[in-house]
Amino acid sequence: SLLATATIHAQEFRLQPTPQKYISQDDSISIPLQYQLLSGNSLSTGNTLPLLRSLMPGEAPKAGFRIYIGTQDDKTVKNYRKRIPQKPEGYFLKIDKDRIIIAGADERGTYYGVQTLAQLLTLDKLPLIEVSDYPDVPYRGVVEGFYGTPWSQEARMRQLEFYGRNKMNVYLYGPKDDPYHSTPHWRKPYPAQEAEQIKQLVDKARENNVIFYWAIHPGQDIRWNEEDRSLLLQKFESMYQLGVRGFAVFFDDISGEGTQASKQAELLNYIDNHFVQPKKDVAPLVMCPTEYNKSWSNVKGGYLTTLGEQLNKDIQIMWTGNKVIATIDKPTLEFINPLIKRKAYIWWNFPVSDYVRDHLLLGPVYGNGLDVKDEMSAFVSNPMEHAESSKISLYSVADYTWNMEKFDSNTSWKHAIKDLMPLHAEYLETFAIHNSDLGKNGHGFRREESTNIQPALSALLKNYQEKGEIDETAYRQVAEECRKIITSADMLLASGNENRPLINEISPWLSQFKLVGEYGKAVLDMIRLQRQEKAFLPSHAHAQALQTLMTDNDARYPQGVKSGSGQLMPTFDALFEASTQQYNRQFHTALNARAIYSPYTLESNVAQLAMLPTQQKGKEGSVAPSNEVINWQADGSLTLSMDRPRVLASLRIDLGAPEETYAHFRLETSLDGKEWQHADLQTAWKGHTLQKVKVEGRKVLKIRLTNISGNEQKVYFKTFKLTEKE
Ligand SMILES: CCCCCN1[C@H](CC(=O)NC)[C@H](O)[C@H](O)[C@H]1CO
Repeated sequence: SLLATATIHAQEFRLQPTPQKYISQDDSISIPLQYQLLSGNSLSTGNTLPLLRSLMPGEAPKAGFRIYIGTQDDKTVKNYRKRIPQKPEGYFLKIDKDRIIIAGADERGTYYGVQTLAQLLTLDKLPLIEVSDYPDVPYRGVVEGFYGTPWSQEARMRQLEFYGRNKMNVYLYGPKDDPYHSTPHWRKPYPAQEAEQIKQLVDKARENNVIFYWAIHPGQDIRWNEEDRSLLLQKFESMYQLGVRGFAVFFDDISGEGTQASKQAELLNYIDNHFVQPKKDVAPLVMCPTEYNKSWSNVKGGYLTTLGEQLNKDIQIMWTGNKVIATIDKPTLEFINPLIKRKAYIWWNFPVSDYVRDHLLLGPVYGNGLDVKDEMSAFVSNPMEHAESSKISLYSVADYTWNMEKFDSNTSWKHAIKDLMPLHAEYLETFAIHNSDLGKNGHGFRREESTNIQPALSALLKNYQEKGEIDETAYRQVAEECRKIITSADMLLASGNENRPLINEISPWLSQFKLVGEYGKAVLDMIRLQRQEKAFLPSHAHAQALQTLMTDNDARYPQGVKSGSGQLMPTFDALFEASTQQYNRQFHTALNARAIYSPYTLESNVAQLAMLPTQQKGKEGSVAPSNEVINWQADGSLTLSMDRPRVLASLRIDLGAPEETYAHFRLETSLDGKEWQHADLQTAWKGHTLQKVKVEGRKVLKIRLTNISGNEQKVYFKTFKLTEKE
């Protein structure tokens, strides 16, 4: 299918990532079936020659065609030495009538030259070109650092091959929910089976010229003493024995003793001086600070400046940007680099979706500055728990970090999709363009969605809502898009083995996506038939049936499965409501005119709470948890309102804080929004922070939580969940 790829897309062929410079003559040669290999000694170990031989098996000592390969110290390429870009991982590749030259600034550069040749070999003929290439950002890749189900062994093996092909050179292993990475077992060596798997990954990484970093996350319960320090070093030593040659220490998302900058710096310098430096073959140490984004940093408190001053200069410091989830621009780096006295090692929290697990994030990578290549030491992406689906973004991260100024997010996005499913690219593109926004979330981070059809959606809705008229052009475009949606879902579900791992990941969303398409068609029928008393009814009934099917979530995903939630669903719901209301007025009926609704709405003057979505599951109503520390200003309040008075069975509130914090808050309920009754926020269990509030049997319309302490309170917002009486 590689050749098929080339044939189908030969006219759109592009090298990935875009090389810094290449010149092609209007000529090409057929792929040499035999060649004489002249390779430098520096390549006798490593995986560059094995890769070349796997791509071009016709090595023969007497052949006329020659391949010269080596790094700049090798005499096999001495005549081309001055053509090699003098940059780490740079390479010069030349394809001539009777020879190919691959000359690297270093071993990895030579390897990347072969990876570029690999892409050219997918064409029918080899173009005569010269490529001079090198990466803009020194370290480029992925940090598996998300909450949720860690990637499987198979998924990681596929990832490492993907990184080799796309010239990404780091993978940091740090899945938050791996108990041997974090509390409680970070002090213990891996059991035999897991150890063997790590060893396999390390070998696979080396094969693909990726530095495998193993990260430890000790901060939640580390004690600043000799014993824990030596246990940590022993753990690192056990990982070194498995072949690991890159190490990281993450201090993110912790509280308590472990957050002290000077202690963190002392430990990291000790590791650097007594482990990393003496080993000589270990990559520079990487650390993730506790204050890892600007919105959480307290510059006056000195945490970041302490790290900047005290940490050995070669230790890399990670940074997610101005917020936990943020795009990276020049001001972002101009803020952090001076504080930490080095170039930030960017941890980009995208396409991670562990805070919006009902969504897939398959849209273009956009919003990062194109003028920041010299301000960062690394750019690694924290992806979704869906490994294959994350490759749409990762492909573009590879593109962006290798050649930043030439990066074009939309072109890169289209090629990422072709790379994942060349034979079903148009269907995957339809799916991806409508599954890219996150929906309302605690970080307030959003993405564009359905950009191709968005103008038609808003024209159709505007004309219908304001004038009760149908914009025929928009109607036709939306109808056509619904047809494409339905077809794409079926084509992808039936796509067989082209990319089975991807389809396995996205199938719940594909089923939902098809329902969205069907719902769109039913709603289009409704506005077409709105004036026909009889004909309207079956379409209204069908639309309601589809709404029900869309809320019956896939059992595998208790948190729900959302598709087209950014533009398609809000438009279709609004058209459903408007046409049904219009019909009810005209025919004096009382058909249900509410689309999928949550009986609960949230109002708050606390900025970080105001954007949280509400959820309803059966008798349970909740405000979605936030992933951030909430700065709850004095007298700030949150009010949860119902669509009608409901009798409560219980209310649970968890601010992730010690008991005394709850004394700073007042809880009230009301039946009419005017009279308010107090409710005690007493602690249900001793020492347990979860609050079970005694509101048994109380009939309420609104529930309000107010900070009455007179000062700002910093709390987590972990649980705000009510259950109604049956
Ligand atoms: C309570 C605060 C939640 C922060 C969420 N971050 C985490 C830590 C982080 O970003 N470290 C740099 C995980 O990595 C996660 O994947 C990511 C986004 O949800």
